[in-house]
Amino acid sequence: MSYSVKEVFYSLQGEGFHSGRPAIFCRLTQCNLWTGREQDRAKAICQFCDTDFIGTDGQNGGKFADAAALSKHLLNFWPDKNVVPFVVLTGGEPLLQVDQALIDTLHEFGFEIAIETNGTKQAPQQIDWICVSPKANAPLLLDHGNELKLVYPQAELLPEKVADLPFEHFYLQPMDDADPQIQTANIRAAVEYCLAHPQWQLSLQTHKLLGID
Ligand SMILES: C[S@@+](CC[C@H](N)C(=O)[O-])C[C@H]1O[C@@H](n2cnc3c(N)ncnc32)[C@H](O)[C@@H]1O
Ligand SMILES: Nc1nc2[nH]cc(C(=O)O)c2c(=O)[nH]1
Ligand code: SF4
Ligand SMILES: [Mg+2]
Repeated sequence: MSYSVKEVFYSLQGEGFHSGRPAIFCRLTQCNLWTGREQDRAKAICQFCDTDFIGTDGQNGGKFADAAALSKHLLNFWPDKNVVPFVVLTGGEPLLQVDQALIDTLHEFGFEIAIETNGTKQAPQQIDWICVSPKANAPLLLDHGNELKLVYPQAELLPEKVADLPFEHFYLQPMDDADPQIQTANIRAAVEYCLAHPQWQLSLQTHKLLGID
């Protein structure tokens, strides 16, 4: 199968458990919870998305004929042959495209693989690190993994609803908002919730604070 990729870049994982870790980001095109068009945002299931995932026109993006072609492309961005390359599959919703062939081939190329998913699709086997970020009013089919990262607040998805799922780590990530007052309120609310419910840790989008990709 072929893979449509919006962009590929080398940066530090900005969020969650692996914050600060160098990684190659592979942003796959398309999502099942929003078209990605601004005019459709208000009627989308997921309305707070901060990402452009349409098309293949981003930095180092493109269409790749098979898993080997994409794996080879990704490996070009890793700077040190003596360190295991770490790739974060994201999107859009990566599980619309990521299949067993891609996971197996990335492993053959030596990658450690992480994924950022909305949890509405089952994942192939052997992904090394699964981060699920559930969305209100979307079915949660992939309800286990390494980290659960809830964007907060979502009025219709309280942390209590997902707190007992089998994940190793639980993060609240303040919802980024263009309005600085709302942004500040979201950060405060997330901090307060973590303090009152210490099962949860705060995840800040540190790449935005640093001004990097
Ligand atoms: C753009 S999504 C792509 C992966 C997948 N579709 C998902 O939702 O998990 C990457 C991460 O950014 C988070 N995110 C998206 N918009 C956000 C926002 N406005 N504020 C904070 N986190 C956001 C998502 O919840 C997810 O954890
Ligand atoms: N640096 C950096 N870290 C990230 N972690 C998750 C991201 C995403 O968009 O999925 C992301 C991203 O876009 N940039
Ligand atoms: S599910 Fe993920 S990629 Fe899709 S619209 Fe929501 S945050 Fe964006
Ligand atoms: Mg992002």
